[in-house]
Amino acid sequence: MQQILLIGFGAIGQYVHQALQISEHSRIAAVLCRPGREAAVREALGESMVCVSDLSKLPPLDLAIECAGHAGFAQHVPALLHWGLDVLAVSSGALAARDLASQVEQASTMGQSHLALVSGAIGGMDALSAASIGGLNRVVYRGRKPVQGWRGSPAEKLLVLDELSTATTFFTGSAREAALQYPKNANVAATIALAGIGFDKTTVELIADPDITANRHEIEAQGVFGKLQFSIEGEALPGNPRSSALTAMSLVKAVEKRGSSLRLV
Ligand SMILES: NC(=O)C1=CN([C@@H]2O[C@H](COP(=O)(O)OP(=O)(O)OC[C@H]3O[C@@H](n4cnc5c(N)ncnc54)[C@H](O)[C@@H]3O)[C@@H](O)[C@H]2O)C=CC1
Ligand SMILES: O=C([O-])CC(=O)C(=O)O
Repeated sequence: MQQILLIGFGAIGQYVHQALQISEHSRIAAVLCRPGREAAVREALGESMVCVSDLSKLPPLDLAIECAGHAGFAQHVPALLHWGLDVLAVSSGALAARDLASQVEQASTMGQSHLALVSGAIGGMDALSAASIGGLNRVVYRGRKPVQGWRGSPAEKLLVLDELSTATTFFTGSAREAALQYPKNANVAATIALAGIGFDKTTVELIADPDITANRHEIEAQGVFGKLQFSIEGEALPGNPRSSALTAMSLVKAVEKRGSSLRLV
């Protein structure tokens, strides 16, 4: 049985915990939460669950799953990698910070461990990363969400979200700028950048659209391989209008793949 640490118990963490309850080869053995949240998480999961805010109190583990946002990623992922634990992560945009990216690289070398980023709310990363081998000259990502998906982000300073009557592009820039400025909304931009031509060459447009109810992600890429267009309309998780449910599903699938003798790569 694979013993798993869940970092963060929000909308994604709760889905992953629920989905893995029926797994025959993986179980959540511990939850790492913010200080002061231990009792609430234990109440939700039962007294037998290890709920801690401190890495020193963890039981033996085989894998960590990060779904705690950029701050949670920065706080725990390098330490866990250094400790020798493999990590599956969703907060890919945290790697737009150059110092954190190099800390992660050093920690995984020291710990002989690996960080794997799941495809999350987007798809097509297999094709895009294969295409990067031949050379890509253009990658554009458009992230379109309903108004409620941008609440609590800097979009609120650029737009009057409640009065928006048509789809409005409020950000155009690089994937690095997008990931750093919109940490809860532009992890997809970072994942695309890491699969394709990098944080600085990937162009990102972020759009608030009062006429849609799901999160829409579009990619256009061009290179030696030919042309690629990908689009997805992802329903949000009930607990968080910003996060597409597919993100949590991609974590569960990645856990399943580790236990499988046949893998699609
Ligand atoms: N790669 C992708 O396609 C996507 C990635 N994401 C990433 O997933 C993250 C989580 O998403 P949701 O679960 O919807 O958010 P959420 O806000 O519902 O849950 C985040 C949880 O992490 C906890 N947390 C925060 N800091 C922590 C720390 N230092 N240590 C432990 N726990 C901590 C919070 O208390 C909260 O329970 C997002 O912030 C984003 O970074 C989200 C959607 C798509
Ligand atoms: O879940 C989504 O649709 C995308 C998202 O929040 C992100 O890229 O951070």
